[in-house]
Amino acid sequence: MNMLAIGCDHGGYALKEEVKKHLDERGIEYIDCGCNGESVDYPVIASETCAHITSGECERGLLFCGTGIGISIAANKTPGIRAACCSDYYSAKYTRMHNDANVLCMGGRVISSGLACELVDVFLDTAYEGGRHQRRVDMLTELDKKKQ
Ligand SMILES: O=C(CO)[C@H](O)[C@H](O)[C@H](O)COP(=O)(O)O
Repeated sequence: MNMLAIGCDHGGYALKEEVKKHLDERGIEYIDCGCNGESVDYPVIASETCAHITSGECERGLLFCGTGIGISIAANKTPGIRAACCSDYYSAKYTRMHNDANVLCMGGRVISSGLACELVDVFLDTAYEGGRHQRRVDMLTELDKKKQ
């Protein structure tokens, strides 16, 4: 895994810090786009974090807010970002296999750090299947272009 971009609002800060320890243990490098626990607005953090992915500097991203939902909605406003809010193992695995998701979003007020680390692992370690899914991912890219 190449570099990751990670970010959170105050609702996801504690979970982000736990996941960072896990990434450190795995030797995975990341750019931390904040916050540092202070109250912030998740659209700002999502946009700044996703910019590191669309620039090519980072391969994928991890985002955290209270539910994971607000920050995933925000992340999906950036063209080229396919962000999935997950709280179960199957979804985190299949959003890689079928959607080629490049950002995993999780809720610090929803899931435990143990589960979050399992979701991170399967998200990082699962390959995109391509095949019939490529046509659909291409359609997502076209939708991005229509918005620009
Ligand atoms: O955007 C959210 C809901 O999907 C996040 O959970 C935010 O972290 C939450 O809205 C922040 O709420 P707070 O009352 O300002 O802590």
